[in-house]
Amino acid sequence: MLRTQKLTKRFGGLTAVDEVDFELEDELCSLIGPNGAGKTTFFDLLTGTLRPSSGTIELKTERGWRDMTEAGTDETASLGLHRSYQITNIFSGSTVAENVRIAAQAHGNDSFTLWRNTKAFDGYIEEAHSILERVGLASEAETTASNLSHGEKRKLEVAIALAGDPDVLLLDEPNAGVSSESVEEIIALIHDVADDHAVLLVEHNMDIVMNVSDRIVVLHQGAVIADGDPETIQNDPAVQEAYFGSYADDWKDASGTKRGTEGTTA
Ligand SMILES: Nc1ncnc2c1ncn2[C@@H]1O[C@H](COP(=O)(O)OP(=O)(O)OP(=O)(O)O)[C@@H](O)[C@H]1O
Repeated sequence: MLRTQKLTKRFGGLTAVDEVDFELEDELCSLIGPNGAGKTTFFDLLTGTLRPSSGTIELKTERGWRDMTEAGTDETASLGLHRSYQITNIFSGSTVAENVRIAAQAHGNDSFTLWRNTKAFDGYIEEAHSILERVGLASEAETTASNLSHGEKRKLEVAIALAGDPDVLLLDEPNAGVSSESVEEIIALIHDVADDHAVLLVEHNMDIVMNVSDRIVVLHQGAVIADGDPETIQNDPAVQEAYFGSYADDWKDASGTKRGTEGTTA
């Protein structure tokens, strides 16, 4: 679905992403690594928010692999790659339903002509409501977005990404700021969207990562140091070493050594 070859991003003398070869199949893959490992920079490169220093990014379309190394954010979105943002991307003064309707409308390229076409407009409203149903926000459709809880805002961000009808969904910390009571709901939501999308997830909560992932890729100092199923990754000495120091205890929690604590982060 999506692949990178020798993808590299340098900020001055610092190599934030270092020759990363990565391929996302039709699966749920998590990208993990200690703080500063390069996860956000990698996401920014994939979505066209940042331009790579070198290397390539390709997305599989109906017509085969398409080079999108130089593509900007609008182009990557129109090609089918959508991202839910860690920093909220919501129109806070609009209702929940309006936020999703606007995203669906933007995807349908009808932003300026709709006033002439009420039928199309109704279609986008219907689509917005069915997406809200899917993410568990139907009852909040007419709520002003600024009044949502953190957990509900994360769901709305996923709903906005879904409104772009993506093939590949990049989920950027969908659990950020969410209370521990809502973690199960976020896990259910991630499982649900992964049913019909390829998903790349960046998430600090290791309980979530271990629960939802088909595959985990570990970045350390910009480079991939491990790639495998959750069990393989948990037992990988290089991964334990990378986390050693700042996050060793959290990593042990996620590995089950001290199971029972909630909201494990890494
Ligand atoms: N715009 C920038 N200019 C200079 N350095 C940057 C810039 N953005 C990121 N970096 C550096 O690149 C490295 C990778 O940062 P990045 O934010 O991608 O890591 P991360 O894995 O997402 O970390 P975290 O888990 O803390 O979000 C860090 O050393 C960071 O300080």
